[in-house]
Amino acid sequence: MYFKNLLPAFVSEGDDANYGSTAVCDVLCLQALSKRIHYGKFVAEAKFRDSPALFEPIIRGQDRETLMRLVTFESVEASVQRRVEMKAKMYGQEIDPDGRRRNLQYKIDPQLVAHSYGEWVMPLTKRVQVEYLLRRLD
Ligand SMILES: O=C(O)C(=O)C[C@]1(C(=O)O)C=C[C@@H](O)C=C1
Repeated sequence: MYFKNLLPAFVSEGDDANYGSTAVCDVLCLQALSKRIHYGKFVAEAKFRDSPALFEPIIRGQDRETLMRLVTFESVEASVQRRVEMKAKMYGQEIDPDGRRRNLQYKIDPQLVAHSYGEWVMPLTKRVQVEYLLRRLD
């Protein structure tokens, strides 16, 4: 997913020969993504503790589809995407030493960042939640 889908969307084609620092940045990105996605375990645990009676029969039935429905909140996902876009705009600006914006170009396309959350980061977070819940009563 990272090399096939995410990376090609964010980088321009070509070879700048910065293989070492590129590899370091890839590792940092992958670690950040992994941490974010695996926080799903804590979110899933909170959801379970909030309504154990609702989750227990579904977990016993190993019903992935219903679990996926229960961990999904579309309005929250929409607001996460809006927030991510705002943050990418704020942190992706080029500013001069006086704090003025240097140009209207962002370091990375904010909409693309928000889109990748909708397409990859949140779906994978939910997959982690479902996998966690399926084993919650073991
Ligand atoms: O906020 C939640 O309830 C979450 O489970 C987190 C999260 C996310 O990855 O940001 C995942 C699933 C929900 O549909 C909404 C948001």
